[in-house]
Amino acid sequence: MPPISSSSPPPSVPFSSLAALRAACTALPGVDTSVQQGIAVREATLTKPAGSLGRLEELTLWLGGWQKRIHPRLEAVQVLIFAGNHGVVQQGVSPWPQDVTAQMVQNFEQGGAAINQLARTAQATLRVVPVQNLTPTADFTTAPAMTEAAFLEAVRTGYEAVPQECDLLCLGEMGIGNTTAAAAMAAGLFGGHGADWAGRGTGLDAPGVAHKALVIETALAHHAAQMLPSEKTTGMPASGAGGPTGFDPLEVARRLGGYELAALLGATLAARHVGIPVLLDGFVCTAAVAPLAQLAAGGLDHTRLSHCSAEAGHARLAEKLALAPLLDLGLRLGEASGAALAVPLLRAAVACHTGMATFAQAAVSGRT
Ligand SMILES: Cc1cc2ncn([C@H]3O[C@H](COP(=O)(O)O)[C@@H](O)[C@H]3O)c2cc1C
Ligand SMILES: O=C(O)c1cccnc1
Repeated sequence: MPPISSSSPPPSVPFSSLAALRAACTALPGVDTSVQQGIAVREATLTKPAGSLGRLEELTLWLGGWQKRIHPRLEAVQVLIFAGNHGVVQQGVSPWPQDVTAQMVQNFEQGGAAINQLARTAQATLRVVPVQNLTPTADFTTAPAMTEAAFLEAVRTGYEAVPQECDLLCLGEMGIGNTTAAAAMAAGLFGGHGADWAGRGTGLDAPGVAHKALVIETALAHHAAQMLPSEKTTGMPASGAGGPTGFDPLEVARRLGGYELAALLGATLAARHVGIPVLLDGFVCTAAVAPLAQLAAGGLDHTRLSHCSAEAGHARLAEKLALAPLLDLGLRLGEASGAALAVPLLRAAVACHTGMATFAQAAVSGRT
């Protein structure tokens, strides 16, 4: 079993209101372009035709640019799973009982889940964070999933769970019912109907998926008017927020998301502030962090999408966010499983960049 790491000292958290969180999401540090220039210069000297390592070369540039290291490294890789429960399960949107969330948290701690094996294989440390003590959110067909205070607290939990010293963060989640929350968020952020985003999750049959789509439609109808940006929710004029639907992305996350999804948003924001590259997992993880892309141009530039989930809607969501998945293995698990599986690919990219000989060192002739 991979070691369960202890928590690191939290960074100072700059948000105590939705407006303060919004400000933190919109003032984001950029990538270190001078480091990237240095990496590109070395890449061009290595004993291979220019560009022949394809996306591995881009991954090296990405890792080094955010790590601010001309020699990117992957010594400390952290898998971070947030767990939460969802009031909307009372609508019959998952074939599994809510108790499975807590039971799986125990399983993670005992080393018995898929992610324990995948994290060990990836030589990564695993930490699991139950959010809000696994208290369920409100059923979002009739009420906001979270109060403003509880939403901000969950974001803060995620923010503070990110270690200051870390070369790569792999994010994932556990929460029965959370593919419904993710699909509702996707619809709230990018438009379309419940049927466009609802998938089988943990194994719904076709009538089950149709019911899930209707539940999402009910939620969208219930919250639509209040998700429009206002001075109160955004702290700025109505024109200043919102994606294609015009809804305020943070209100979408608060009303239609969940505690572990809010924590994923907070963790991704903290990683940006500290300068840690992030591997996103599947549909749920991607939907959870999507508000960052709508709040700031390039808000997800420090992330890469590890894989394309088999969950209906993930490919579409990835396309909306212009995220190109690294793997496509038909996974539909969550738990950061895809993120952990992509770590060896990043290790390979770094090994080539740092270990290869230059043309001069190897006495290999250059192009004629
Ligand atoms: C035993 C078990 C282990 C899991 N590990 C991740 N998930 C995944 O399935 C859940 C979402 O699917 P839905 O929305 O259909 O409930 C999340 O907990 C997710 O991480 C699991 C689900 C189960 C049952
Ligand atoms: O892609 C995901 O995130 C996913 C898919 C199915 C079940 N849980 C999570």
